[in-house]
Order: sequence, then C-alpha cells, then structure tokens
Amino acid sequence: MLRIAVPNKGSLSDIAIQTLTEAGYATRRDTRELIVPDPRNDVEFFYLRPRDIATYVGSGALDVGITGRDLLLDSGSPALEVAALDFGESTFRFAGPSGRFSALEDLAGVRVATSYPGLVGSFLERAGVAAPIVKLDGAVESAVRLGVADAVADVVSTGSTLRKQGLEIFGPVILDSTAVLIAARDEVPGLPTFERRLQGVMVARQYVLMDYDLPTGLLEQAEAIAPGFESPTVSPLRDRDWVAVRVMVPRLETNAIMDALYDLGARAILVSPIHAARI
Ligand SMILES: Nc1ncnc2c1ncn2[C@@H]1O[C@H](COP(=O)(O)OP(=O)(O)OP(=O)(O)O)[C@@H](O)[C@H]1O
Ligand SMILES: O=P(O)(O)OC[C@H]1O[C@H](OP(=O)(O)OP(=O)(O)O)[C@H](O)[C@@H]1O
Ligand SMILES: [Mg+2]
Repeated sequence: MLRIAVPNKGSLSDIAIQTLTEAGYATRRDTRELIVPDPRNDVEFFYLRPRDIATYVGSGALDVGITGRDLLLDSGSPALEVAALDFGESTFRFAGPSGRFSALEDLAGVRVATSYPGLVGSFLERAGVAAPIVKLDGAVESAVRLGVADAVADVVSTGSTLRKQGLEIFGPVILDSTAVLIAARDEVPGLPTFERRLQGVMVARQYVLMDYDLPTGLLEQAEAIAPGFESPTVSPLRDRDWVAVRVMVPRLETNAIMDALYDLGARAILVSPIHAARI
C-alpha cells in the first residue's frame, strides 16, 4: 500500500486534489477528512500542511508526497524530488523598497524577512553574504513597512503582492519553484504507477488531438509542422490521393499549427480534447 502526502491547505491544495481526481484516485469529501484510504488503487492519502510534507516523506513515515520544490529545499529533508508537476509555479526572490537595493551584496548586515529561513539562509551563506534573517509565518511583504525587516525574500508569482507593498525585486533568482512529486527513496513499490497516472493527467491538460485530411504528397512537410509524440498516425482515405492524419499537439500551439497545416493544404482539421493518457 503506497502512502501518499497531499497538501491540505494553501495554493497547492485544490489543484493537487483535482489532479488526483483526474488520475482516478479517491479524494477527501470535506476539509476535515485527514486520511483517505483508496483500497481499490492500493494507496492511502494523508492530508497534511504543505510545509510538513517533506518532513513526513524524508523521515520515511510516508512513501511519497506532493509539495513545493521551495518547501522541500527549505525543510532540509532528505526526501528526493522524483518529478516536477505542472502547477504551483513560482520564483523565489529578494525584494526591498523601490530603489533601495540593486545587488545581492547590498544585503550585507541587512535584516531579511522570510518564511523560508532554510532556503534563504543557505543561499546567502553560499553567496558569502552575512545578513540576519527574521523568520515570519506569512504575509512577509508587510515586514518592511512595519519595520521588522529591511528586505524580504518570498514566493513571487504575479508580483502583485510585492507591488502593493511598494517593494521591488532585486538580485539573483533564489529558486525557480514548482509543485513536485517527492519520495522517501529511489525505489518505492507502487510509485511508478502513481507517477505515470499524474503524468497522464498533465499530458491530457497540455495536449489536444488533431485530425486532418492531407494530400498524400505533403506528409513530410506536415510532419515537420506537427511531429506528434512518436510519429503521426496516417490512415488511408477512399480517395487514394489523400490521407487522414492524427497527431497530438501542445494545446497552446493549436491555432498556430492549424493555420500552418491549412496553408500547406490540409483540410477538415478537427481538434478534440484528451480525456486521459498514458504515454
Ligand atoms: N501565488 C502563488 N502562486 C503559485 N504558487 C504559490 C503561490 N503562493 C505559494 N505558492 C507555492 O505554494 C507552496 C506553499 O503554499 P502556500 O504558501 O499556499 O502554503 P502555506 O503558506 O504553507 O499555507 P498558508 O499560506 O495557507 O499558510 C509553495 O511551494 C509556493 O511556491
Ligand atoms: O506574486 P503574487 O501573485 O502576488 O503571489 C505571491 C504571494 O502568494 C503567496 O502568499 P499566500 O497567499 O500563500 O500568503 P502567505 O504569505 O500568508 O503564505 C506568497 O507568499 C506571496 O505572498
Ligand atoms: Mg503561503
């Protein structure tokens, strides 16, 4: 039985739960449910604070988990990152009052507020910059205005929280983060199936199926436009001068690819969603 940690709150929770549902797993019916057995799939889910997940997995108490790369590194846990997932993308950056700082070295001797002291502390240490860290639980962007710190280091997604507090990003990227699948060790029975199911959901989100008819002589040029995963499926049409082609294409490129195929001579171009996938 694979024991899996899932974020019970915060930015990663809803999307992680939705991903598990799409992957065919049982999920909690209400937010008070902390343990969800799923015997049909031979797994059991533990809903935990995102920040604690790396600790549970790193200690071996649970086999695998979904958390943020930033949280994994901050925890110092020996858990391993097995795969990046397609949600929870953010960068981790330094910020300060507009115009006050321009480079990492400007932080020497300056108070830096963060809720990720492990991550920020080791980054500063590696850079050889000595700066006292003020550990806060959240809403770190208020620390400068309220006078408990001179700069902050925090998760940045759109940057709007920083802007509203009159803060400006400076210095190097501390980390590019995303939600990740983590494991206690290299070989965990049941993990390959779980990982394949999550990857299937991501493929179904990121790709669509494209069908089109094409004059046979244009196949090579069409393949250059839309090569698909392995190779396009080509089926004969009753009119031997034409073939039917089916190919997977990245969802975001759908319209550009349709335009290019149409210009080439493809017709009856149809796009349909992928419900589930195992690549
Ligand atoms: N605005 C955001 N956009 C994308 N990812 C984010 C955002 N805010 C946080 N994250 C990511 O989510 C994870 C932490 O989640 P979150 O901040 O929601 O949890 P938390 O701070 O522990 O919980 P809470 O904020 O409810 O106390 C980190 O991996 C972080 O990079
Ligand atoms: O760049 P933005 O799109 O504005 O997003 C970044 C903000 O989102 C997160 O806050 P969260 O909602 O988790 O609150 P917290 O700081 O209390 O954890 C993060 O800590 C930033 O404050
Ligand atoms: Mg948060």
